[in-house]
Amino acid sequence: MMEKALTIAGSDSGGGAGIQADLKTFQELEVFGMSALTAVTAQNTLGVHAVYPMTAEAVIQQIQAIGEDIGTDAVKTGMLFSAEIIEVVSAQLKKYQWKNIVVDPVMIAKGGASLLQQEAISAMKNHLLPLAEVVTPNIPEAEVLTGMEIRTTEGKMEAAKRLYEIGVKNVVIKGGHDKDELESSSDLLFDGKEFFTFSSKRVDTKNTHGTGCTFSAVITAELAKGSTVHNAVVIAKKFIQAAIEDQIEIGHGHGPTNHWAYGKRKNI
Ligand SMILES: Nc1ncnc2c1ncn2[C@@H]1O[C@H](COP(=O)(O)OP(=O)(O)O)[C@@H](O)[C@H]1O
Ligand SMILES: Cc1ncc(COP(=O)(O)O)c(N)n1
Repeated sequence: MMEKALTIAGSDSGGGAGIQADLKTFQELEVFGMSALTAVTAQNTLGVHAVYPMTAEAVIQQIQAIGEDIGTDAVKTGMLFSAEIIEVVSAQLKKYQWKNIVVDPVMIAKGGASLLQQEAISAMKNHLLPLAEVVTPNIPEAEVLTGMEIRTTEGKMEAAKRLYEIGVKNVVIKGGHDKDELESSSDLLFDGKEFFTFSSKRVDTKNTHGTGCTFSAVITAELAKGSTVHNAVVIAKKFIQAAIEDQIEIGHGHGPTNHWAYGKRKNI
């Protein structure tokens, strides 16, 4: 049987993040990838040069095309851009009662461009997060969603609890932005009962464009294959570590990660 995963996200013309990172990751993990585009960005390793959101109707039509024919074993959301898109996506997810929903609450691109309008934050909290099996904020995103500053491990734990209380079953706070962690990069999982820390060696590189998208796409693909959330995060951490370590030189700015690296290591 072929497992399937759907990504509802924005297009990164540069190929390192967004829909492109998600589909490459699904393919690497042998899951059949499908997409519903929420926005087209003109983007490269130097930054986001323009954003063209899709109409809500176009987003609904894409999801329905999949729902009425193919179905899916897991869904990931990435860049959703507006409250209106969040609301229609949430309604479609409810309608098809899809399981294994992974929400990557994408807000700001690494170069600073906004990928989510300010007024969409409450729509995300009220409509989308309660449907999620997993949410994967980075530290700045967790701060926006919880309204608290995160400076310490205790802070991360408190933020994870607050996100759990919104109705997400599993919270992963990613540590890529942790300025105090110079040697390692640690992600914290809270499943409502226990905390788990996933740590790896921090790689000194500027090529981290699309790390968050790729990480949550791995979780989505592994959930589609029937993995537990814990095991899915274990594999996501290995996949992203390999993708950051085995660098490829693409573009003149913050380059993408290497989506082949995990598969190549596994076969050695
Ligand atoms: N320099 C790095 N070295 C190793 N792992 C990293 C590095 N930067 C980010 N990661 C990992 O990549 C994933 C994405 O992290 P993060 O950068 O926080 O997300 P985002 O891309 O959403 O901002 C996490 O698993 C994090 O630990
Ligand atoms: C279309 C799109 N979606 C998401 C991101 C965030 O990327 P990152 O994974 O580096 O936070 C991006 N830059 N562009």
